[in-house]
Amino acid sequence: MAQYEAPQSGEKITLNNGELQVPDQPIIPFIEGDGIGSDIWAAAQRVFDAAVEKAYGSKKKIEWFEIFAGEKAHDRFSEWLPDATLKAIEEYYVAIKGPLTTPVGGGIRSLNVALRQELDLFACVRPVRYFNGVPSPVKRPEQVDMVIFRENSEDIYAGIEWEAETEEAKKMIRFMQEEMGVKKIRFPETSGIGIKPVSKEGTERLVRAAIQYALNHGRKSVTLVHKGNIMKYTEGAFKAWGYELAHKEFRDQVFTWRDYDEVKDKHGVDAANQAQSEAEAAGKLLVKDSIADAFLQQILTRPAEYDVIATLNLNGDYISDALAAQVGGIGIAPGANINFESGHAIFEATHGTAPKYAGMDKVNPGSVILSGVLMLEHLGWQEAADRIYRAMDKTIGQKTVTYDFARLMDGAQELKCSEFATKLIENL
Ligand SMILES: NC(=O)C1=CN([C@@H]2O[C@H](COP(=O)(O)OP(=O)(O)OC[C@H]3O[C@@H](n4cnc5c(N)ncnc54)[C@H](OP(=O)(O)O)[C@@H]3O)[C@@H](O)[C@H]2O)C=CC1
Ligand SMILES: O=C(O)CCC(=O)C(=O)O
Ligand SMILES: [Mg+2]
Repeated sequence: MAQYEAPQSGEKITLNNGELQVPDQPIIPFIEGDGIGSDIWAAAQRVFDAAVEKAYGSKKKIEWFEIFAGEKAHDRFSEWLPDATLKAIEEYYVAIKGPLTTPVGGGIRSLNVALRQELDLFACVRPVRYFNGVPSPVKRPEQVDMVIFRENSEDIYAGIEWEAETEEAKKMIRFMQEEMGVKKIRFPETSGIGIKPVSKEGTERLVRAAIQYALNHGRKSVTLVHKGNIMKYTEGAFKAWGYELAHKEFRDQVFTWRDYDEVKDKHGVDAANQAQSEAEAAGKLLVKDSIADAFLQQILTRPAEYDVIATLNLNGDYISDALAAQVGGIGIAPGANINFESGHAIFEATHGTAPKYAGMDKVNPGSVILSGVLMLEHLGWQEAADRIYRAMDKTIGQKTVTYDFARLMDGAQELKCSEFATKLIENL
């Protein structure tokens, strides 16, 4: 059974009245990750340490504490996700991780999803912004400045599903047909079955976090993205509960499209623009909604109209990678999994283990580095965070980049993953 030795020096982060108390030498657990995990983690850790030293001299320092999940855990302890890993994150509050492999179609369930569910890290927060000079497939990538709040604890990711032709799948199908009057399973003999739970509490805590974030950061709007026309009692309920929550808890600070519905006949097709200007005139946050398919085309054609996005788990997964592509790809897309009530958080890149590049010292460490920047901001270490942001801007501006950007940029110098980190450190 896995048991870990915490570092001898450093102190624990604690929680007091809902506020994180961060010592000058916090112990921070990290999971290196599978595939490209070891390449990007080695690069990122050097950047974090250098930025903290540059910002605070010897006054502050992170004491790193390696904990295990995925292949490294399996090799050492014959467990994919040891209890000791979950306990360490619970005890130390803030952790950072590399990507972990999930087999497709069978085998173990996602360890990434398991970490989020076990620790109830209900919001996956993924900011998407543009860095000058990054090659992008769209004309105006600088108009993309969004923060995705992806629900992280329910939806189809709950993992409630049964493989086609098993006893369990047959039993579920029989139950639905005989007791629930379901007639629309097209090929019942060979259907696999999956269940999509979406709750009022789950929706409320996610939408609350998104609205609170938007208000605290002076953002213009929160868009509830859903496919509620088709999945009425899950995605449709998400939209309805989201608006209800906005009205119930933020009445004086928001203007919603639901308010506007009442007077919409007056403005016809201009209803949405009218709502936006009314919200702006009243100095309020606009809460609106969009159906997921239309939303995916509008973020390409009219990205400036979207700001904070609150959405369910699967939509959020797709939207994260699509938006990341607009600003240069998942090589620089950061993320954080947070429980805003318990204070627990795991920071991680949006991308996966990119197995074909594992061990080649080739990929962009930008995503995990920017995830670390979110972590430094979460700790209140803004100076160190700002230094890394500025260094990222400068390094990309100098056209010294990893393969993913170099292949799309004229006149760029291609650096290895470790060399990119070294360049960032020079530019801190
Ligand atoms: N949170 C997590 O830990 C996640 C884990 N996964 C897991 O990762 C595994 C692989 O998934 P896959 O679908 O291939 O997705 P990946 O995100 O791992 O890779 C897809 C492609 O994205 C590009 N890419 C990914 N990371 C980087 C990087 N750091 N720098 C530059 N480019 C990058 C590469 O593009 P190109 O080929 O164009 O160079 C790569 O081939 C699966 O087991 C999946 O379940 C997936 C997502 C998240
Ligand atoms: O857990 C996985 O393997 C995939 C997770 C994922 O795609 C994500 O976190 O965005
Ligand atoms: Mg994903």
